[in-house]
Amino acid sequence: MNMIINETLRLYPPVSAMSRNVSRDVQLGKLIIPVNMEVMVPITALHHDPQLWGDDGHLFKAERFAEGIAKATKYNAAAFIPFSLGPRSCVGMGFAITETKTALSMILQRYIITLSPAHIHAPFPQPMVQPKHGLQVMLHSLQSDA
Ligand code: HEM
Repeated sequence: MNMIINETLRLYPPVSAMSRNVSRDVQLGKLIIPVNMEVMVPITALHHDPQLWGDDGHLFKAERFAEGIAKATKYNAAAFIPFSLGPRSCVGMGFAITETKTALSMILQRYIITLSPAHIHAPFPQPMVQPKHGLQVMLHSLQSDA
């Protein structure tokens, strides 16, 4: 389940970008970023970057995370940041992941989920990333009628 959740958070990070204010002049390679400048951290773009994730980075492949986040990111902590990074990272991360696992476990014990043919894949930031046309699924009960 960790692999599925991580790959979902990679391809569709609910917070698609965040901003930071530069507190002092810094040099990043050839780039000089002056104090007080606002910089955007484009989380979705980072999570889709072929240099970090390969040419199949746009595909849902949960097996990337089979050996954990560190291996999947080749030990680059900034390559996968759905909950941000550092001292101002998400305080609700543990809660959000536990809640997701609890909800999924409760559903999967009772149903098999398949996508409805009517579903149109259109992730959209409004401002949190969500399916633009909703997420139509079909639930097949695992309980026999007998
Ligand atoms: C999948 C669910 C969630 C995701 C992807 C997420 C992601 C993030 C991200 C990227 C940030 C940094 C934003 C920024 O610096 O601009 C953040 C901050 C924060 N999140 Fe979450 N979050 C999630 C759920 C939650 C939940 C459930 C709570 C509370 C119960 C929560 C509370 C917070 C708080 C308080 C901050 C601000 C932390 C600070 O500035 O020190 N988040 N979150």
